Amino acid sequence: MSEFAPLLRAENVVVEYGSKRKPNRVLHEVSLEVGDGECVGLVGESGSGKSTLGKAILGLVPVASGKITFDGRDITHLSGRARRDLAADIQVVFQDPYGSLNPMMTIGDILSEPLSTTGVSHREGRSIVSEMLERVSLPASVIDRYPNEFSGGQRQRIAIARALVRKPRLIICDEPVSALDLTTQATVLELLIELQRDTGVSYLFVSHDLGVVRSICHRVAVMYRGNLVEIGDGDQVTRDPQHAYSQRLLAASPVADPVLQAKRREAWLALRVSA
Ligand SMILES: Nc1ncnc2c1ncn2[C@@H]1O[C@H](COP(=O)(O)OP(=O)(O)OP(=O)(O)O)[C@@H](O)[C@H]1O
Repeated sequence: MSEFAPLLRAENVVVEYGSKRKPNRVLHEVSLEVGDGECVGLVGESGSGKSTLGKAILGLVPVASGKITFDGRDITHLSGRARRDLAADIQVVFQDPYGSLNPMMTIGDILSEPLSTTGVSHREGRSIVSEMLERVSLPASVIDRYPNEFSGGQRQRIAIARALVRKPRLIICDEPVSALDLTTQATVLELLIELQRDTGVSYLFVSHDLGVVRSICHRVAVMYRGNLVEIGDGDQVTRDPQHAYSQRLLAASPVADPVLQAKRREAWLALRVSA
């Protein structure tokens, strides 16, 4: 039994790309739950369907069959206004901190954009934006600057702040640290853990790196060729020999490299010391 109350539930979700006449099924009846306040890792080799499941939850790809519920409400086929309203509860942080922020907009405008449909006043909006910047440890003075003035790690903090402004209950993190160096990865992961501790937000954390996922998630789900093949806590999936897919992923992952592992541990330790 999970210690978390159910929040998101995907049941037998099927997604097909291609045409009606020639469909290419990439998710085969995938079922997964994310509890309220839980972090669930979604790992698997490239092309296994991780991002597609995230997109199906966000309504970015149509679900051919199956059901997705959020807090008991069926959100499988929401569109238009109802889908936009759901953005208050479900947000996303993408992998690419360079491509995901509009280079023509100031940080203040980027962060207040999600509030534009909510009816909050300009003044309230600015105050929420400052609060979120503080949460991700960026000074309020960044408000008038542009994305190209920031490093990859800082941009990812800005993307996280943007995801937070509407105080969502679930954030889909799609490879949020893959484009960052090891030390920056560690600081961004630490931030995500801290935010979860402070706000109780849930994460579906998509990654190909089982080492990263194991270090921050309560449970890990493993995908293989469009199927969800294993699920368990980090220790179970990486140590229990019955979890053969996870063992294989771990062996193929950079975290199996002892030099990289040592570097990662060093980065984490340095962070803990400096905190
Ligand atoms: N827009 C699309 N049109 C057609 N096929 C797609 C599309 N997006 C993804 N696919 C295919 O769907 C399958 C699953 O892709 P998906 O991006 O979900 O995998 P992934 O596990 O997230 O991979 P990666 O780790 O490389 O991002 C792959 O075979 C991919 O080629």
